[in-house]
Amino acid sequence: MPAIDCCSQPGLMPIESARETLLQALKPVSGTEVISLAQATGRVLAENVVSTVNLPPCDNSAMDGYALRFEDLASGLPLELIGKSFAGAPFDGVVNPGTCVRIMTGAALPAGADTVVMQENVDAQGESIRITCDVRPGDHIRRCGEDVAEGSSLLQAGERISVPHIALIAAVGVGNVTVVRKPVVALFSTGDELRQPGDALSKGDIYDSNRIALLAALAQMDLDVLDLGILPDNKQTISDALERAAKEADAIITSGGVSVGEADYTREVLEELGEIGFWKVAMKPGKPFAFGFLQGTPFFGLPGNPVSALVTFYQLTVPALGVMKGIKWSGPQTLQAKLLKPLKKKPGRTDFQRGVYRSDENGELVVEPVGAQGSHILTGLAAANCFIVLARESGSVEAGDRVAIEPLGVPLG
Ligand SMILES: Nc1nc2c(c(=O)[nH]1)N[C@H]1C(S)=C(S)[C@@H](COP(=O)(O)OP(=O)(O)OC[C@H]3O[C@@H](n4cnc5c(N)ncnc54)[C@H](O)[C@@H]3O)O[C@H]1N2
Ligand code: MOO
Repeated sequence: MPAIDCCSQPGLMPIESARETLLQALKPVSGTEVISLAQATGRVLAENVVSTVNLPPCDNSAMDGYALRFEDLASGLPLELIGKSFAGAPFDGVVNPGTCVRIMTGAALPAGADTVVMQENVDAQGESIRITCDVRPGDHIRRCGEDVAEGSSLLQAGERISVPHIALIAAVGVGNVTVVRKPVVALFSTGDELRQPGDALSKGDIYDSNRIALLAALAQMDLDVLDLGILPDNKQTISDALERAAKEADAIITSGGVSVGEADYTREVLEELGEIGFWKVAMKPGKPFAFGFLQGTPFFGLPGNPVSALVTFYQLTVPALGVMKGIKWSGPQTLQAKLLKPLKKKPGRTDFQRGVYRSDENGELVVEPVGAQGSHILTGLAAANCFIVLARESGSVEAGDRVAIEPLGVPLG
């Protein structure tokens, strides 16, 4: 029987409910824009893409060789070469009985021909050819519309555009796409102790790593950012910044000031100016995460501890921002792995411990926790390639136990 966590607080919201609340409360931003296809990776389609052409646009050759009539091969007689068909320069005539046309990969199949023979299987002598192997009717022909039929719907509104999607859309001749507008995210850090990396530190100061990491993550998510910088622990300053953020941005992310210390103002100000959706989640790290709305603008209050800030960003904020971008969240991407070292845990909060997973010599997925797991230990997070997710009511786990892992470094929502 696992020990009860005497220090856990009642009333923490399970992470599943927290996520559900966020996903229910948010909707895609309104507004669309037309952008060029090459700029569209990761963007969300606002309209279906329908093809107005066939792909391939006509029957064409899959090989460099000779286009001929299959029925001519029965006689075994040589075929007369009457022309050439290149991709971009088709043969205009007709392949009549007893004739053939030299054809290149991608070139239109000439009228009359129904089969292509690879040049490696042909004995060409001047202006006539003989076939040196078995041939089946219709060999090496790529049929008109076999990839995409004219009028068919290729992609639906709401789909996130990938590079292969772009290849497909370009192949049917569409150069621009209509996508959901990028949400603008306002971001600031709070803390009198925080300094910009590169600046000098006085006693008690630390560098603001959270905002820099979040700027990077938001850029990776292809979101526009209103960077409001580092704010001191001052209620009025925080209040002014939140008011501006609510007016100018679609979402607000802050780091720090959501716990119960005497200088923790962020959540307090949110409570005064807006409404708190929930505060405190049964997760470790990241317990003091706060979510709410400020004049209709969603607010994500990340805890200041650096690992807590990123864990709550990945676990709660990314799915929420995904919804705002127009993407349906498909649930956590988990794998099962064999734990190589024991991990201590008390029931009460879902744990996101940091680990390194790999395949062992037998091809089995194994995971080793990184050393220290404190919510201020950034080296562990930087060394990790996954979260080891231990369920809320689970106690400690032993080496050899199978655990859920969530790989890090997968594309963000
Ligand atoms: N009595 C209690 N104290 C604390 C509790 C609690 O439940 N009762 N919760 C702890 C937990 S869990 C966390 S997480 C932190 C969160 O606190 P805040 O969100 O209010 O954050 P701060 O107090 O501002 O900072 C905490 C910690 O993180 C450092 N920090 C802050 N911002 C940054 C930044 N941008 N870059 C790097 N490091 C940052 C800050 O210097 C502090 O060391 O509260 C616990 N306390
Ligand atoms: O929940 Mo806190 O985020 O452990 O440090």
